Amino acid sequence: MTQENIMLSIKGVNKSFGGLKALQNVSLEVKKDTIYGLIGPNGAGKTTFFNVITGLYEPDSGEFVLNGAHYEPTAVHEVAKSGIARTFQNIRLFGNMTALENVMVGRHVRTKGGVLGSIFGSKAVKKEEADIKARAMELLNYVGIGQYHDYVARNLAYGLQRRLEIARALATDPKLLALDEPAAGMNSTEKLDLTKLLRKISDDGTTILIIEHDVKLIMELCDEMTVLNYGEILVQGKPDHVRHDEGFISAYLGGH
Ligand SMILES: Nc1ncnc2c1ncn2[C@@H]1O[C@H](COP(=O)(O)OP(=O)(O)OP(=O)(O)O)[C@@H](O)[C@H]1O
Repeated sequence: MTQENIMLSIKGVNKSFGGLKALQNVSLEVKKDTIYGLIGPNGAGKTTFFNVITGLYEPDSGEFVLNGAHYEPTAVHEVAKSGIARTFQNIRLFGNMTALENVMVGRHVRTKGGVLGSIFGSKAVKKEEADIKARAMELLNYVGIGQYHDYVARNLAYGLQRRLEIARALATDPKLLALDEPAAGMNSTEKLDLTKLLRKISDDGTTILIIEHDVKLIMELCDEMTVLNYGEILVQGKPDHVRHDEGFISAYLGGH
């Protein structure tokens, strides 16, 4: 495997909260245009890992490379600029804004004029604004919720809000899309639809890293995965390898 095929390479991440070692020497490599899963029992360190790689928590140590370039996860906006977009376990939309406006805000992150420019704007900025709107509409259609573009976000059904979050993250044209429990609270039909959407996104050239509690979904969806347990890597590899790992079977599934 050459470095050109790797989208995300994380080495030796450690993170403690006081005396609690939430992450111990966690390393993983995500290949380009693949879907990579992160699972583990409650408290295993999944969210901490996501928060570290996306700049929310400062790691005690670790090396971070995205698409061949080192990045320092010192702040959320720096990480976003490097090319990682994320969604959150608890949906974080602008509830009073429409679906379209939510995606437009995501898009503003990567345009010259910015939000203020669009309010006090010149002709060029107005043109940019029209482009942003068109692209936002395209993304809503892409995730399958174009017909709800003028709905206020908080009035959308839960599964649709999750799709909207994905559209907003995609609006930054990320290299890597990091999804924190995107299937939480979904029924089996919604989960199946979500699986199809995530496959489409990775087939279209955006690499995905996903945390999920639903082991079956991860096993079916992901090309490779890491199982964390008490902040350490229990097993890593393709789902078929993980499925047959004794440590995984006893330490993870054994408790269910
Ligand atoms: N900000 C924090 N301060 C102190 N301890 C924390 C903090 N965040 C996480 N922890 C601790 O770190 C450990 C790992 O938690 P984390 O939330 O990363 O696990 P998780 O695998 O995401 O769990 P879940 O599946 O329940 O979301 C837990 O023991 C948790 O209590």
